[in-house]
Amino acid sequence: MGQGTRRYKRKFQKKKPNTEGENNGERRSYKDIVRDSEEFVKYYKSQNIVPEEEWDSFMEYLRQDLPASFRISACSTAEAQRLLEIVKSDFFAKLLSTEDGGEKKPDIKNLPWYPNNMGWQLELTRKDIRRSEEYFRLHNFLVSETATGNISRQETVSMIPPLLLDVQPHHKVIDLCAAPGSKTAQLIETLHGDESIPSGFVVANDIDNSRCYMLVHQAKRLNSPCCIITNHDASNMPNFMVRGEDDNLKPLKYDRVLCDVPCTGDGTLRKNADIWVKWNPGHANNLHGVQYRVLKRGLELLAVGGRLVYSTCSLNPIENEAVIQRMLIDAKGSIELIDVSDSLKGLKYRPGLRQWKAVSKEQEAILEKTVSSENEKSFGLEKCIRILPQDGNTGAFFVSVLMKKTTLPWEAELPLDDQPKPHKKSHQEKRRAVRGYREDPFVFFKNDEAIWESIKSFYDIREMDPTQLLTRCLVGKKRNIYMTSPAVRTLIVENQDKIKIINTGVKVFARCDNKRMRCEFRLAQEGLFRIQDKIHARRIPLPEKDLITLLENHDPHKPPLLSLLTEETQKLCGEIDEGSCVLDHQGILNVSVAGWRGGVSLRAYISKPDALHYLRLFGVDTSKYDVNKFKKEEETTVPADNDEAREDGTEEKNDPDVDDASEDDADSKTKKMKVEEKTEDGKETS
Ligand SMILES: C[S@@+](CC[C@H](N)C(=O)[O-])C[C@H]1O[C@@H](n2cnc3c(N)ncnc32)[C@H](O)[C@@H]1O
Repeated sequence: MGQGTRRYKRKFQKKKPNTEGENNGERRSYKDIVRDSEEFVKYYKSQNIVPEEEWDSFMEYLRQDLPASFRISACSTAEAQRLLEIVKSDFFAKLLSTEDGGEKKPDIKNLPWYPNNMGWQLELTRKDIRRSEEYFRLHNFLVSETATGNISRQETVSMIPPLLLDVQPHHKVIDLCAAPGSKTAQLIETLHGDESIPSGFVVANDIDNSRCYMLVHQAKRLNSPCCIITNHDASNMPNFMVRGEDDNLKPLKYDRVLCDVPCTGDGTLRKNADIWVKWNPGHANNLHGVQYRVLKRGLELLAVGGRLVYSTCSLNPIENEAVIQRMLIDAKGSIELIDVSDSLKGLKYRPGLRQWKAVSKEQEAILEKTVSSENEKSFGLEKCIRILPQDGNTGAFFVSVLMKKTTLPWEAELPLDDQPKPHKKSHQEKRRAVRGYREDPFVFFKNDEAIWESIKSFYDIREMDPTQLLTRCLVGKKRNIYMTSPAVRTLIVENQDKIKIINTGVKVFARCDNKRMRCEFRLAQEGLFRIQDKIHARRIPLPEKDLITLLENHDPHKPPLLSLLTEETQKLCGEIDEGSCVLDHQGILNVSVAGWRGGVSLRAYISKPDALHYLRLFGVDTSKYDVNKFKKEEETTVPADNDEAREDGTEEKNDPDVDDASEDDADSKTKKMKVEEKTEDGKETS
């Protein structure tokens, strides 16, 4: 076990259930936590964050557990529509009804402001779903579809910042404090829209090296060639350098910047009840500085005309309006708050506060920085959005949208290459820098890369630029081959020496040492969607009936015999020799999946969650694959906690390839981390 892995374990592995609140070293059970705090009430009443007549309702909601919510995030529009039909169908209604059918079944509500009806909120908490046997099928559905990237379980309010960023496929986007990555995932999905390889990209950054591997996992789920994961202090984020038209290097400016900054998180009291115990108005003061610095750097990285979203899951004006107002003062008219009231039709929210009070000397010092010489000037803070729990039965949230009108007053003074001056590192930061992983290099193919010729001819790949392909090893056998978009390739090539890049690219080929295949590399399901239109050989068109047979027999140890398939399919199989292939089905739903033509068999070379996903889309009853973990636990005495750790479905070996044990170092490092990730991953943050 690597050092990073151990550190990750210490930090993120779930503690025993119901003992998560800690106070003065004393651990207490969640259910024993008194969901109240005198200090909290006194402070927020004095800040007028809630109208007096709504105070009781505000507190009542804050004391309740948070309802679960999810988005449909399938990358093909047709698949997303089909999943939407499923969510609205009797099938889903049945997942919500209890076995005895007695009690009124919990409701599922569409989020009216989420585009194309793809956002949903349940009347059940995540705990209800995870811990009640009656919802095991619902749990299985959510876990399995999440693992395939077709559904994203995300807290309702957390879906708002990416929407307000209004990302387009050509945008250069950076998410400065990105882990664990639910918003990054949404940004990547929006960037892609209907495009397989958009010209834009998403840089997802986090200061915490271990948490960066949660981002790797999120990005992998979405199989995007347009994402780069970096590991820097956002307040000191180095520039990616890009070549201008004059061929000189200049700092990259982004069209969209997300600053979802670290915060006290008291907006998440409904899912993190231990915050009640620790709550103190002073905590916000400690964070105001880093929040301001991250926002400042975000604005420096933003192109003129670009949009930045600043958000927190905190109720405290010190972390919200005070940060924005201080920035507006310092930016001297070069930025402005945007009114986004028309963007989220149906979302109930409150305007930002225009005034707040200092309750300590520290707060007075902070507030001094938010006083302008033109005191009377309106900063437009009412354009900020405050969401209170009673507004839509959600967590509390703050979000604001800024536009950069001109360069910032101090931008001209930044050093020549515009790199920010490193600030003095804290002890903790120094330790992080020393202990961080040294990632393996990103080695892009040359135009005449030796192994490319054999892959290209085996699959008859046309119009694909091999220089977009990369491996993670300089010497020795190449294991996995990844692909990035041209824009991402250029960025990595120019910058990998000075930017700490953790991961990029989607796996398109994997080494396969099966002697019966003439090519050393098989197709990887992960990246097939991105390259399928370039592959002109080894494709087997299948009728729906055969595709379903293959999906139903997805167990790699029992590949379905050719004799189970229609004569036409058997004939087509006879025309290609053994090895990796593409299985195509054209119909109401067009599907292409990686396959394997064996000596006497043909199989879909995909994971169980992927197989179940397609079976569901074709309307096949998948209940026979549902494992009731409660029954299983009784039989195997697996502790319940283990299963919680597998919330995101990665317990299913995502790749049925037996060769995977020999993956290259970089990838297995990620994989190792992935095992650890499971704990945190199921846990959303806002
Ligand atoms: C509120 S969470 C972000 C949640 C994330 N945006 C999401 O939607 O999943 C804040 C993150 O900021 C990171 N962080 C804290 N200080 C940072 C800094 N100075 N630079 C970059 N990231 C930082 C933390 O490690 C944490 O992952």
